[in-house]
Amino acid sequence: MSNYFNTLPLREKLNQLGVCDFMDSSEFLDGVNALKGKKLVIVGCGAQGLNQGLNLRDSGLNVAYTLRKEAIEGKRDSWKNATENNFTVGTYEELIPTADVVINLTPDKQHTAVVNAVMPLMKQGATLLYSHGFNIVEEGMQIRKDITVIMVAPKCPGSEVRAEYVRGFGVPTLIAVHPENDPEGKGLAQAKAYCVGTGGHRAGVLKSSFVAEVKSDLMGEQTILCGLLQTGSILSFDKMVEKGIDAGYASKLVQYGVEVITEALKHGGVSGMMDRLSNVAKVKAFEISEELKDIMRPLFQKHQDDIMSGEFSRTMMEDWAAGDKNLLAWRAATGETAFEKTPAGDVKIGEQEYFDNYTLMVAFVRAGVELAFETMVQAGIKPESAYYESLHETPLIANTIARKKLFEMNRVISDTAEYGCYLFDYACKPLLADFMTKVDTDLVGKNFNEGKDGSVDNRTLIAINEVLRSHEVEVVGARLRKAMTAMKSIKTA
Ligand SMILES: NC(=O)C1=CN([C@@H]2O[C@H](COP(=O)(O)OP(=O)(O)OC[C@H]3O[C@@H](n4cnc5c(N)ncnc54)[C@H](OP(=O)(O)O)[C@@H]3O)[C@@H](O)[C@H]2O)C=CC1
Ligand SMILES: CC(=O)[C@](C)(O)C(=O)O
Ligand SMILES: [Mg+2]
Ligand SMILES: [Mg+2]
Repeated sequence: MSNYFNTLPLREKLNQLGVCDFMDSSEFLDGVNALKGKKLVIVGCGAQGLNQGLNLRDSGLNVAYTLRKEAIEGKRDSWKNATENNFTVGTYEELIPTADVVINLTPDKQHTAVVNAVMPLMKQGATLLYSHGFNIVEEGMQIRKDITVIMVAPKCPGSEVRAEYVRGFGVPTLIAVHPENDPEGKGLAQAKAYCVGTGGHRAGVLKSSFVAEVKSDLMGEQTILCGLLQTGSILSFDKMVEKGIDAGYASKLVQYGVEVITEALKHGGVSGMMDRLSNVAKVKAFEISEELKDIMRPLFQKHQDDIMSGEFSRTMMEDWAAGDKNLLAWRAATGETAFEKTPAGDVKIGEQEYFDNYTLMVAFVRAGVELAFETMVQAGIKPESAYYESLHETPLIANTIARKKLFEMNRVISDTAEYGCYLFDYACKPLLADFMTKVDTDLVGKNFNEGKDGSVDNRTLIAINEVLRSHEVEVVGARLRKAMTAMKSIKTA
């Protein structure tokens, strides 16, 4: 097998990267009917598997789980997840032959082995569904030609796929039909029905391609969504402790601050988030985020370039072959950071205080969202896809950090995302070393407005507001958020 994307002529590469049609809600009026009464069998019951299955069942669909024999016999977590939620669980031999749709929600590193195990058991004309296109695009997996291959990719961590559904909303989702495998022309109808089943149609759906999803998803998760939130959290905590801020306070500010700050991002975009600062703090946050953009731009571009060329996938698959040596070492090292090891203090922090005392994170988020969006669009990803993959998903990842710090984020996201997160974090921290020497507690840990009379130059403020509001991520975001009529606020810390 070889990287499918790299086999395409440039014209076709650009064509598939550019597939991105925002789907009007009227395209989902048929609901789940295309899958009603069909047998949906999910392989794997982990972050996406369990949560998608719960939503699908609540949407009236027939869902069962098939797990590895050792997972059933060993009563592994996946077996517990499925049985404790009263799902039918069976082996591949028991459930795959009668399945109408087989949903592969196992780790990307296992996809080739899993598909090779289940494909021979799949009945003629069945459908194989992915939630990430890595196996098809980066590994070039070839699927039996009678099988329909589709993708329904939530732009969100598994836990929040369920949380948003339960709130009566959903998460933005990319759907796609693999052009090499749509023999009966039923792929799109099934992908739409599955998307309704997970609740994605309430948040926004893009008709995408396997290529566009992979090349944007890998970029979003490595940079703004996981990598930069990890780097920013660790650097912020270490700076506060270095400057004598109480470690418990610092831990709480970082753990919950990113959730509070990005909740403003979710509802009002970068401008809405920046508007939560005082004018004098906004000017400062703008200035330092401009500096952060200049420092990190080459790293964001390197990540996107390595994703486009297949170099990222090659290095990650080398680690797979080495038994996840780097992934496990980086995971252990992250767990040993002072931030991860310091419990949040029993201290009250008001919602506005998270903005006033954490200007640095506001600057990190603006810089990261804009850089990720700009870099994806420059690489051929359409703005709507780049928006979901940069701005909208950031608060959903932040919700996991608020739950149980970076441990929870790295547990819930895919191993692929976790590997990319560490790759970015280990490159970004040294890049920011000089910048961080200039950071003091006014930017992180103390109220930025303390001792300032709050005056700003009007023309400077007007110019800054214009720059923020005219960025394409804001223009596209305003339009896409208008369609999110069911979006809910979360109860923040
Ligand atoms: N995590 C996320 O939030 C997102 C993930 N995705 C995609 O969803 C897919 C699933 O990822 P995710 O939910 O994170 O995966 P998890 O690691 O959370 O769960 C993997 C599941 O697969 C099972 N499994 C592991 N190895 C094998 C194997 N060799 N054969 C059969 N089953 C196996 C595990 O069970 P056990 O080990 O007990 O057998 C577990 O139930 C991936 O393609 C990922 O890219 C897409 C969007 C977001
Ligand atoms: C949660 C999600 O969308 C990620 C980060 O892409 C993943 O976990 O792979
Ligand atoms: Mg993703
Ligand atoms: Mg991913």
